[in-house]
Amino acid sequence: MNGRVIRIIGVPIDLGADRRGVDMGPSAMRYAGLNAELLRLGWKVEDLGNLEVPIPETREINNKLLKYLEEIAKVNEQLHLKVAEVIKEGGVPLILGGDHSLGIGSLAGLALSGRRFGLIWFDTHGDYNSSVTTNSGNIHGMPLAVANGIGAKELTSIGGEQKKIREENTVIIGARDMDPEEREMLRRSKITVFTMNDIDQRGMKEVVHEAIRRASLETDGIHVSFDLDVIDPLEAPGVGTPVAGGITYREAHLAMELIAETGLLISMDMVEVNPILDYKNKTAELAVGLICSAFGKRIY
Ligand SMILES: NC(=[NH2+])NCCC[C@H](N)C(=O)O
Ligand SMILES: [Mn+2]
Ligand SMILES: [Mn+2]
Repeated sequence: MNGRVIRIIGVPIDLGADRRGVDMGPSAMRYAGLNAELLRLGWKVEDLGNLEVPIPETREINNKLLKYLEEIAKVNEQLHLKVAEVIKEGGVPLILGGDHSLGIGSLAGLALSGRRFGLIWFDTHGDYNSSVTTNSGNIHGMPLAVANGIGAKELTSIGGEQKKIREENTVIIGARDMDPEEREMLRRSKITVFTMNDIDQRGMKEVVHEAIRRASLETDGIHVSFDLDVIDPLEAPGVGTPVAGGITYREAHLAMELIAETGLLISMDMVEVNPILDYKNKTAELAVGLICSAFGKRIY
């Protein structure tokens, strides 16, 4: 039992991605029993509902290199205020996506709350593009760069002009698909990238231990941003940008369990579940299982 409260914030956004469907992610995870499972683990749970997000059919693309910039900025403005408020009240924000562009708001909110936090970003992708390096113009390929002060002012200024993350405390796990210039940008940063090759060679346990060590250096908590496409598409088919060769179901749970053991998790994003592309809600059910492992569920 623990007395803390998880506050769920749904962000049904798909404006940052190329295909529709991830906007249904929050519903799919709720339908898979998220709230009840967390209650069973002894958490207090308060579902704050969904943020209001426009749908692409009612909007125009004004800038092909930054699609739906204004709308995405607006949603993340709202999100960052909510996240900061939850943390200041002593709660744990659990942000359900939606596409990964919501990472802009969750990281800006954490920064605004004044907490010094490390970041572990589970993703196939680097999400470190800007309008200069992107091939798609999709903003869900940009949130980590934005949080590090790189990108459109409308996005980097949310929650103030300063960088929202510290590179030394930021770790990507599971990378296997990066755009060439994005990779160069990441190489030039002090962000740690553990690719699938690192996981193959060193094992998930060692990789996560090292990630936790880096994310907790002179910080007082860890934020996990989990993009479901990091998992192998055989086990997580319901994602918009599937790439073969991902982490397994067991590796993903192990990672969440190791993070839970630290007691340092202060907030979490679970993003990129696409029920339209899923098989009988399998990916959302997996997402709920992983959230539970991150919040303390044990086999025995
Ligand atoms: N959050 C994600 N699924 N991002 C995928 C990004 C893919 C590609 N690198 C792009 O910038 O378009
Ligand atoms: Mn991502
Ligand atoms: Mn991804």
